[in-house]
Amino acid sequence: MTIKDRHDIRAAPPLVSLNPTGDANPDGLRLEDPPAPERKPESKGRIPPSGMILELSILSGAMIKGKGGWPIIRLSAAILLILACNMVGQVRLNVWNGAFFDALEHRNGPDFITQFWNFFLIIGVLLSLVVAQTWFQELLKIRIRERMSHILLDSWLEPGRAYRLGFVGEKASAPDQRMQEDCRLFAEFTTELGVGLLQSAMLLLTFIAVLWSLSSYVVLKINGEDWRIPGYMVWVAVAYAGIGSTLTWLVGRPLIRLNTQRYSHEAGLRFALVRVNDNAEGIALYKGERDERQNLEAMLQHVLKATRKLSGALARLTWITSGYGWVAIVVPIIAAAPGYFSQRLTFGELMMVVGAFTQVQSALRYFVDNFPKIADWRSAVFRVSMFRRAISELEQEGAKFEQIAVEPHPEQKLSFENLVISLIDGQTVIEQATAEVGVGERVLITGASGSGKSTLFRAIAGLWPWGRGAIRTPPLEQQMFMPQRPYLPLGNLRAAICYPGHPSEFSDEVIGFALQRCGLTEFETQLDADLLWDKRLSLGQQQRVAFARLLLHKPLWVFMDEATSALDDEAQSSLLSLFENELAGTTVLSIAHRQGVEAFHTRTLRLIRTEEGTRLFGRRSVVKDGRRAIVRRLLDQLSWFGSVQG
Ligand SMILES: Nc1ncnc2c1ncn2[C@@H]1O[C@H](COP(=O)(O)OP(=O)(O)OP(=O)(O)O)[C@@H](O)[C@H]1O
Repeated sequence: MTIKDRHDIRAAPPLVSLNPTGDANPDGLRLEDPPAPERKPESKGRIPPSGMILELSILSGAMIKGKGGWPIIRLSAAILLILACNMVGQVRLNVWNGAFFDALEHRNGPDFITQFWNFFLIIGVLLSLVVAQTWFQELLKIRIRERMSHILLDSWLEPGRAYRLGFVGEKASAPDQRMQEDCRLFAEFTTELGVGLLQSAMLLLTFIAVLWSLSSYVVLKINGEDWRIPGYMVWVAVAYAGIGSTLTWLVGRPLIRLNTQRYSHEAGLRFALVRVNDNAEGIALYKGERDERQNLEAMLQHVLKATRKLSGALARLTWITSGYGWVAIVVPIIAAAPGYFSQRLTFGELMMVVGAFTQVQSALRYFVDNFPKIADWRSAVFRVSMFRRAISELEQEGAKFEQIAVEPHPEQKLSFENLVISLIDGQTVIEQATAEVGVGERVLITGASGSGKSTLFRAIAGLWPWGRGAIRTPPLEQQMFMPQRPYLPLGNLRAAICYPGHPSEFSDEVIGFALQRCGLTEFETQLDADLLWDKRLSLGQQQRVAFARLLLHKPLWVFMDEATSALDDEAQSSLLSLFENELAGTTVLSIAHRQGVEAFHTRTLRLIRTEEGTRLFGRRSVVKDGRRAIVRRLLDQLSWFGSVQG
């Protein structure tokens, strides 16, 4: 279908004004101020343990739901099987311990040789199991990260949501960090800690029985009497692990809060660095490097202060974790020594007791060993789940307050019906707007700076929900929005010009024509160059790219917000004349301040501040030449002035 074909199918543009009075609010009614939305207090940066379990179950449920969850379930099952086989191997190794040291104690050469070969057989099997476990564990980390990233990306990039999340505050800040670093940490720590916990639980169940039965050989002599305490060595292990865990909790508790603080400061620093880089030109022109250096220094100091506090807390915790490990070497020997010295335990059996104690105690020590990691993991879970929560709260908040209804227009036109636009805090920006734009019209919206033109533009696009009334729009696939600074995706110029379509959809010939028509001929040979085009092209050239896109996509409705602000008069006229030639019949709604723009429009709507707030006023103004335009505008202004005064 050619440009002409697409535009011929539409009806001739009806030049209609809003209503007979030209006033957007014929009844003279003033709508009540919308209620100020309730603001939730900012999060204090902590989730209680019960909340943590809930968050984790929600995240886990989301991860294993549907087809995408199967690889995670399969890998988890494989790891579980390997762990079970590993337990059997560990028990076998413990039994070998007894036989080997007994052979040594009895100086039994042939038995020693047999046990020597048995050892290699057992560790051969155990080694293979550990390698397989490591491999599956790494795969599981990748799968969890992939799944979690997909979940967050999908909900973040729902139409308009990433933009609106910018209003939520701290909870949804630094989405880059949440979807990159926090997702990675979440995947890695969840896998490592989860598998570790499972392994510890299995070790505990397996060796507690072994240790319990071996405990019957340990007889204590108290006041000359023999005392046999059932499961004596198990109780020693439990008591020892209990002391270690309590001390670890007391000393290491601040780590959770300190980790969260550190991540938050790191994110702030990274965001500030990226911002400085993005605005390097503006900063250089203002010679603002010294100021920026000071700001960055302050942020760096926050990071370093938080890291220093964290290092101190970690060092204090090392007293407990390392000391606990060293003392654990002698605790089982000392505890079981009475059995050995009373000759109820052989040396081999003593070694079996030590081995089983070490396993039980290391299983119970899971918490001590992993405390810093658990603190890190909690921070990552906290940040990921906060982000998910912020997204769902955005929807719920939206449902609580009256919103602008953006609905399809039954006749595929554009209309504002008793539209009131507010800020998120309830302050009204546009008090009243009622207007209709018919197919084929070219309507200009003007108004003083800050009167709400761009906010209206966002509301039409469905990005600005705060307010009430209705905006009825033509079909989404017929619309194209052109902000002042067009978005240029990463990649080559071809992709930037074809955006949001794929380059394969357009022939070189069509792209070449669009470039020539929009004054970008010099770039025809660089279509496939992979550069940072938003830095390489001037703003005026970027605006030309946005017009070239129009020639490729031929939308039936075009919405422009200062889309020609960086162009010279000649270029602006040449590009706006597209709507009278190649794109004739396209309906245009544009916001502009620039001289000369009005001549390309068939009607003007004005946002005017009145005593009752900013309102939208409309007049039909078909302007053919400069002189008529000036006369018309003077007359228009006089009559509006009169109506406002009246
Ligand atoms: N994200 C935001 N948060 C809070 N207030 C906002 C936000 N965006 C706009 N506003 C406020 O809404 C009002 C209207 O802003 P808007 O950008 O729509 O004005 P405008 O008419 O397009 O101005 P200009 O002609 O200068 O571009 C202003 O008072 C502005 O401060």
